[in-house]
Amino acid sequence: MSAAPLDIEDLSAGYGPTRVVEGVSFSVAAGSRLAVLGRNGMGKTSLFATLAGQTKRYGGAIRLGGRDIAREPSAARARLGLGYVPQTRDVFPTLTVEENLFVGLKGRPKTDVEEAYEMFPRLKERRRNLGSQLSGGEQQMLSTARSILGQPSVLLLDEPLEGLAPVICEELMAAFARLAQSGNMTILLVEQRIQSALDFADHVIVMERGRIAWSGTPTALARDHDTVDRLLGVGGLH
Ligand SMILES: Nc1ncnc2c1ncn2[C@@H]1O[C@H](COP(=O)(O)OP(=O)(O)OP(=O)(O)O)[C@@H](O)[C@H]1O
Repeated sequence: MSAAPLDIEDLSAGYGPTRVVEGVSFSVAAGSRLAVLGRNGMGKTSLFATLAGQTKRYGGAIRLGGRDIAREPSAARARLGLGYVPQTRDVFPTLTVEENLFVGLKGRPKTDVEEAYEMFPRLKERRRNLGSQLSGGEQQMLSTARSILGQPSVLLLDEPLEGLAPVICEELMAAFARLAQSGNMTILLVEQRIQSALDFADHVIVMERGRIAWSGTPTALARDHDTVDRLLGVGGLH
């Protein structure tokens, strides 16, 4: 599949009666890279879960390649090209690494798991280990690799660097950048490692209490010390 644009319009959602995503609108061009930033509890994960169809949507459109998928169930959204790697790392604990990867192939030949091993050689070393026997970082790699094997046109990555050693973070971000540059994937990234996110993205939105409080380029955000302090609270950026 090749990269698709994603257009979100006036999206509101939550859990039961509690709204945690409020009137969110943004567009991501095909093949580009959006970072979604914000302090803890501001709705970043809920936004991605809403895009993937895992919260209660109150209103708004989610257009994937021009088609509104907002009423489609999660599985249909995945079939239509929306890949989602949740923060919770949805590894199957009783399957081996390789069996977990086979699930991601969605009918492609089994030999294509080699693509995942090229991206994460560590997974090849561990291919006969059970999902439950992996470290947190290895589970993160497996969850990410499984989603990429499905060749989504839009990929949502919720804190993919959590628990990974710095050198692996760099490799992973470089791999994501290559995926986006290949024209095969549009990538949306939630990340607490602000600098990594700014290095990766071509556009940034910052969320505050379920709404978009700031939107612009990584360069503009890095220069906007007031916004960084107020919305991100990370003195380390400047
Ligand atoms: N399953 C749920 N049921 C009810 N409320 C929830 C649920 N998940 C999250 N929330 C609430 O929704 C709000 C947004 O949470 P969310 O996890 O989306 O924020 P976040 O910006 O991703 O935070 P973090 O950076 O800590 O992961 C919070 O107030 C949170 O308590």
